[in-house]
Amino acid sequence: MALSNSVRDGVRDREIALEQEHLDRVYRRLEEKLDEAEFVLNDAAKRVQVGTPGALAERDAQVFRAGIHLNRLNSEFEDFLFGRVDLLAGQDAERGPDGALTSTEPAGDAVGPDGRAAVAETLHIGRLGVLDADYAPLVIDWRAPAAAPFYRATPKEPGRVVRRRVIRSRGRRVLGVEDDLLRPELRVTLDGEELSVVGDGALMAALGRARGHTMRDIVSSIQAEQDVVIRAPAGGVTEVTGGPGTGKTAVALHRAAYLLYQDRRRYAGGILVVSPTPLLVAYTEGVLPSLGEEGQVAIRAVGSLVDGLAADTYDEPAVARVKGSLRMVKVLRNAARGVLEGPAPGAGGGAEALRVVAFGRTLRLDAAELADVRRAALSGTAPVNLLRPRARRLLLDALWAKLGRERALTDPELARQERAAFDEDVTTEPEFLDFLAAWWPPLTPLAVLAALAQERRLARWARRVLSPGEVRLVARSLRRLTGGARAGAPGTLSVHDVALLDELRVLLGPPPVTTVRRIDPLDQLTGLDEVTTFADRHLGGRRDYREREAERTEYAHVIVDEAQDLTPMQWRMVGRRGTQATWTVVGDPAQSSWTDPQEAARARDEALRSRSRRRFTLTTNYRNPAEIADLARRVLALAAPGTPFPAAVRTTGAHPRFAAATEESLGGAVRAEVTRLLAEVDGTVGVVVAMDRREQAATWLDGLGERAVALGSLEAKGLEYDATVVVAPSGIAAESAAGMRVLYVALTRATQRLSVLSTPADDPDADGVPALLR
Ligand SMILES: Nc1ncnc2c1ncn2[C@@H]1O[C@H](COP(=O)(O)OP(=O)(O)OP(=O)(O)O)[C@@H](O)[C@H]1O
Repeated sequence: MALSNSVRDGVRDREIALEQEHLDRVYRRLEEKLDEAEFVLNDAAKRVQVGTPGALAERDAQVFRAGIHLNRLNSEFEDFLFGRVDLLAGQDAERGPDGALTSTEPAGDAVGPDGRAAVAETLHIGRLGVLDADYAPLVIDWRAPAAAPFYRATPKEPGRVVRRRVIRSRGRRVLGVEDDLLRPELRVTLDGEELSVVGDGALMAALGRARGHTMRDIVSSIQAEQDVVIRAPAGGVTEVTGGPGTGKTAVALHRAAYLLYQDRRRYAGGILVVSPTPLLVAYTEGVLPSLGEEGQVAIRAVGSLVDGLAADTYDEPAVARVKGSLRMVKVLRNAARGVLEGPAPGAGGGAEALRVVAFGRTLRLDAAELADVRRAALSGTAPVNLLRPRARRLLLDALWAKLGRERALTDPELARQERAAFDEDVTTEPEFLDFLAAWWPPLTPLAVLAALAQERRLARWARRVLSPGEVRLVARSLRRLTGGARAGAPGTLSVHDVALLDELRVLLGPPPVTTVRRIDPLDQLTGLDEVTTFADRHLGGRRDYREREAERTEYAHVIVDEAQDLTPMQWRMVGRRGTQATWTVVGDPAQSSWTDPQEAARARDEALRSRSRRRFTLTTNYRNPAEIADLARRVLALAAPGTPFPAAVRTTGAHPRFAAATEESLGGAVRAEVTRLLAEVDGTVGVVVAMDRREQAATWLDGLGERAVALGSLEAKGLEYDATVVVAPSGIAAESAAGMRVLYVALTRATQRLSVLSTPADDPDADGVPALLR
């Protein structure tokens, strides 16, 4: 029998009041805990002057724990408490560490023959576990095993759950509740009264909310298939695929929080989340703090993985295609060794011949002899910077041979002493030191990368690897670096350059740390300038090295978001950061902007090595309403034929809108459409254009406010907007060999409305529908 509105409202108000009571109890308990934590801190501070080292260490540990507690309790969670499950009696009465019954299946007699049952246990689920003074659970941490039924229970497999409730609260006030009945066939009582049910569809309520510029956590509405991924065991590699909007990014972030909860000690080694763009980093980085996790997780764009760099410019597709390819490994290997020939980076020349005075004789090595020495030094496999001491030794050998003393010295001990004196003599000569600094300077990755800008040299290093056309493209793209590199600054690095720099970092090794030479006062009179220059150079190198040592380059767990977009070179870079790690890799091949998926798959396998793989597929699209999904599916059929499209979970009744404009009127048309959409939706409007229209598109939106943003096709990765305007789709599709997949990404960003604006190049029909989408 349908309930009247007033009865329904009465039930709702009563249930809200009940949840409010519980929330009040939770906050009272939190305040007690806060007082305790403050007491511990004050107490520890009082004991600061006294005590043995052991007591002081214990005090530090206490302060540390209390500090963490305080921080977390002080954070203003929007909805600290968000869920509740009412459960039947379990098969046994065992309780876990959080105080909840551990049994997942109901007892045989939990349901009477007449379909009557009683709730035996009620659990509230929140962002943090809270026990009352008697250690009974007031709130279960969402990541605890006892919370799993809240996410996993379905009408088909309800386990012990009879009712699942999502509680909406802000600060200390409960605003609403939404219930799901998992066993509607039963007549269930709670404290002697029939179980009431309020509202319908917590998930729909969550999905219908307007989007802002930052992602929200989904902790109150994680779906069963997502929960399985979040809680999958940590070992090996967890691979997750799924179409647009299936929650891959959300799941990946919640998994990071889950892993930390599960094994905080292990993940003290850090969790790295690799994201394709700085925009997606900015969009997602609030999620973990909202789950109570900060500090241990680094979310980094793939262009910011090398510390101190933050590249966000893109090479044109033809250049990116070469720079991202594994062929660059060979080129960089050649460059790392070959760069010492010819004008060495960072050195002012003067390394064509060596002339030193030792033992009263002037000794010379000419260009050919020096080339032989260099070749011999480079025959080792060690990183180039680490070969420098060997090169220095070989130079001394060559000079010693010139002196011709070897044969004259028959007594080995005398020979050894004289050789040592010779070495000392030569290596304190400013000429020798300056020569060495110019002939074999400590190499930095940036300097070597900048050397690739010289087409002739690059052609030599890329012989039989890159075509002349490719050499030209790469050299030209790196020319913008050369000014910056000379000044010691990174210049304008592209996202793809960063992976090359990381490769070079390994090929070159750290610049050598030399002991600063003790300076003879006489030397100071004669060669002060040179000595200072030399020391400066080396100290500079040392500083770099120390900085690099300080950065974290290895993580305990690596999460790769939008994994389909990593180029092979980027896989190598990411792989180096998790050689001992466990991994979670999420992505959707149909959205890949990389042109050679097979090569990327090879590099990915190499990065993940032989670790065991656990594979999951997410199947429901929570972002796009069916009307938008239908259009996107048409492009998917062109972009990645045969790929299943995830089922959209909502409909809005609003179909995509189409309009056509000329190139001249395009800006005005986009502006008008955005204005209209801003009035139709509460949240954000994103305008997606081909990469080369980005700057132009920003001007179209001038003065429309912060809710409207323009972005290039590659920047749209992973983001979402309430409404999206996709501009000139055929231009996006033609950007690269992967253009159709990039267009597919653009068409799947909207949560409410999608408009497509065509230019004549899109060949629109009379309704403005471009040829590609008909
Ligand atoms: N269980 C859920 N409850 C509420 N919202 C959800 C749920 N799952 C996903 N969403 C929402 O759906 C949207 C898409 O999620 P997300 O960005 O994680 O998907 P994705 O698979 O990474 O998408 P894409 O591949 O297109 O980048 C987000 O707004 C997310 O908050």
